[in-house]
Amino acid sequence: MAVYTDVGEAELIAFLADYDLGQVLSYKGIAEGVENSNFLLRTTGGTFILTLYEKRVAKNDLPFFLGLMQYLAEHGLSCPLPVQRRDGEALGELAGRPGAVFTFLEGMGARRPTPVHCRAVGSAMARLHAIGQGFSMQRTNGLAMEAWRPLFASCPNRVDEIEPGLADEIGSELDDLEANWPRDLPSGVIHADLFTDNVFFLGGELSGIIDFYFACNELLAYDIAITLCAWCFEADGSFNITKGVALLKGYQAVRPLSESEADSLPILCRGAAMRFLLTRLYDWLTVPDGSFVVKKDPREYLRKLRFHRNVSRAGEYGYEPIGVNV
Ligand SMILES: Nc1ncnc2c1ncn2[C@@H]1O[C@H](COP(=O)(O)OP(=O)(O)O)[C@@H](O)[C@H]1O
Ligand SMILES: N[C@@H](CCOP(=O)(O)O)C(=O)O
Repeated sequence: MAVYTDVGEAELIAFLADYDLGQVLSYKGIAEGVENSNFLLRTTGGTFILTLYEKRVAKNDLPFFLGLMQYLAEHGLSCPLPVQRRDGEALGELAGRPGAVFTFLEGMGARRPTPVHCRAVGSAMARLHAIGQGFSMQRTNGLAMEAWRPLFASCPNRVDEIEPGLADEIGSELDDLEANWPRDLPSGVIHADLFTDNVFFLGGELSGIIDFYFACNELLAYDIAITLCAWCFEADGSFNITKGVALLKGYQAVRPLSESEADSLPILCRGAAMRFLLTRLYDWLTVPDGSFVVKKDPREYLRKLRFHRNVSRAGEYGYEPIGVNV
């Protein structure tokens, strides 16, 4: 349940007095989500999302996130648009937390993604990467490769409770990733959390992307690796190459991969699996049971990491150089 902060009716009405949204008709907390408190807000001006930023989102990063959504929406990528107050600002304070109002995006996440969904997300991600090249603000990736070892070190000393030998396995995987991580690939703004719950579909078409709160400047192909991990594995842990082909074709129809990006996909996928394994591991071992944060299973990403370790070339994900059968 992602409503950490309670909002009273009187303080909501006072907060909205600075906007041109009309009168409040109703508001209610949204159960989905992990990081922030979200409310579905209905006013005489329409339907909106009210987001209150909780502790894990740094206040200094909010102008980047809101500015990026505004920029992407203005350049034709469907995503929530921050609603401006009469003074032109989009960021305010409510119930002691930074808060903002967003346009409501119709649609919902694909519960069982098909190759058609995968192709659409590949193409939308490439559009995001292409449009993002013109966005002038910068944000360093707080969960980049250099952050993984300190994050692992901050996990309680109970990692082997998940599986005996896991701490050693992660340690040697980190040695390998640190020694071989690619550095000279094209970079730009990436979403960095393009999971199925953050991409909405309506009537079979992709209707938009939400949740830009991990967006940052990074290797573009790393976003592809995150997305291959999130969209192309089946519940039994197997990689579905038909979905991989579709996602990569969708991407390359907009932005073809360079040869070095394609060659780096296996290690980028190992890195992506490590990043989500570590954040899930940290939450698993530190967040008390029964708290508001939904704990996601780190073992899902351990299995994905082990899969990627045995991949030696991008063709095993369904990659084909552009021009061949596209
Ligand atoms: N602009 C929006 N339009 C429609 N629904 C939204 C919008 N923003 C958020 N939501 C809803 O709120 C949920 C949580 O949002 P999300 O940004 O993923 O939260 P968190 O950052 O806490 O993970 C989403 O799954 C979706 O149901
Ligand atoms: N996608 C991450 C967790 C972040 O959750 P979100 O609701 O902000 O997308 C994971 O699956 O580990």
